[in-house]
Amino acid sequence: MIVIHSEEHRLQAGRSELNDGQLVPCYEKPARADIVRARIEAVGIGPIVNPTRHGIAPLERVHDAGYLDFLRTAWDEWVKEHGADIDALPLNWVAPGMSRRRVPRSIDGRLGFYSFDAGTPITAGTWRAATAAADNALTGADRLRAGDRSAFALCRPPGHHAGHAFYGGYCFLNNAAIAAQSLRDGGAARVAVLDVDYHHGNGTQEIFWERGDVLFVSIHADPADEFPYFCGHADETGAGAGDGANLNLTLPWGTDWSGYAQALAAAAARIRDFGADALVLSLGADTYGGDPISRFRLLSEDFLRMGSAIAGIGLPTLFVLEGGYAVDDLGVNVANVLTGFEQG
Ligand SMILES: NCCCNCCCCCS
Ligand SMILES: [Zn+2]
Repeated sequence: MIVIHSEEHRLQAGRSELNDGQLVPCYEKPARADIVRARIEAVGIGPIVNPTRHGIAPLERVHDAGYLDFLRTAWDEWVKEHGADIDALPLNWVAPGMSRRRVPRSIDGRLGFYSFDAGTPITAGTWRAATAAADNALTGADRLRAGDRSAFALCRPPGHHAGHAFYGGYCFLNNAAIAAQSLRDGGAARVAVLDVDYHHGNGTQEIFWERGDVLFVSIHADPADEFPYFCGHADETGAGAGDGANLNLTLPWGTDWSGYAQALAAAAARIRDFGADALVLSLGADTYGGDPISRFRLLSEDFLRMGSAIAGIGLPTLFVLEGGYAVDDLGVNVANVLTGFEQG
C-alpha cells in the first residue's frame, strides 16, 4: 500500500485552542504525523511518497471559491490587524436572528463567518499545510484511478469537519471529500465515504448532503453529548437527490469493540447495497480508549479488526487520516488498521 505524506504538514503548528473554557496547547499537532510516519516505516506498510501538486481546481470542486480566497489570505489580513505573534482565532459567530447574507470586511468578522469553533487556529503556514494535505488525498485518489487496490493519505491537518464554506474541528479543507470528488471526476460512478473518526464528519455530510452519487456513512459518538453537537443524528438521511445517501450511526460514550463492530457491520452492509465503485475511508483513531478528548474504549488490537472489516467491504480503498490525539499510540493504532486491511 503506497503512503502519501508531505513534510509541509509541519507548517500547521497552532499555539493554542479554546477547550473547556481555557486556551490549551493544540491537540492537533505535528507530532501526530511524525509518529504515524515512523510506525508506517517500522512496520513496512509501503513506500512513502510526496504528493503531486494539484493546484486549486480540485479544491473548487468541493469548496466555495470565496471561502478558499478567505483561507488563502486570512493570515495576512490577521497580521495587519493583530500582528504575527498570536494565532488567528474567531471571537463570535452567527446566532439565530443574525444572518450570513453579507461577508464582513473585518478579519475578526470573517473568521467567525467561516468557522464553527475556536479550536482551529489559523497560522502563517495553515494554507500551505492544508493544501499539501489535500494534495496527499488527491495523489491517493490518483493511485486508485490508476488501479491500485488501496492507498493511505497521511493527512494533517485533518478535513472531515470542514464543509463547503466553513472550517472547524482542526479542519480547513475536506481531504476525504476532495478525494471522493476526484474519484467521481475520474470515472467512478458511485463513491462511498466511510468515516470511522470518533466525531461526526459534519463537513463531509454537508458537502454531499444533496448528492446521490456519493454515499456518506459515519460512525460516531452521539452528538447529543459530543462535538460537533449540532448534527450527526440518525434521522439525518440526506435531501433531494441525496435523500437516503447519508447514514449516521451514533454510539454512546463508553462504547467498546463489541458495540463498535455492530455499527461497522451495518455500515459495511449499507455500502455494499449502494454499489460503490470505490471507498474513501476517513480514518480517525480517536475512538481509542486512551484518547484524551474522546470517550470510546477501543483497544489497539481492535484497530486490526477494524481494518479487516473494511477489507471485507471489498472495494478499492483510499484511507485518509483524520483525528486521533493519543499521540504516543497513534502510530500503532493507525498502522493496525492498515495492517488489518492488508491481511484482509
Ligand atoms: N470538549 C470538546 C472539545 C472538542 N474540540 C474539537 C474536537 C475536534 C476533533 C476533530 S477529529
Ligand atoms: Zn475526531
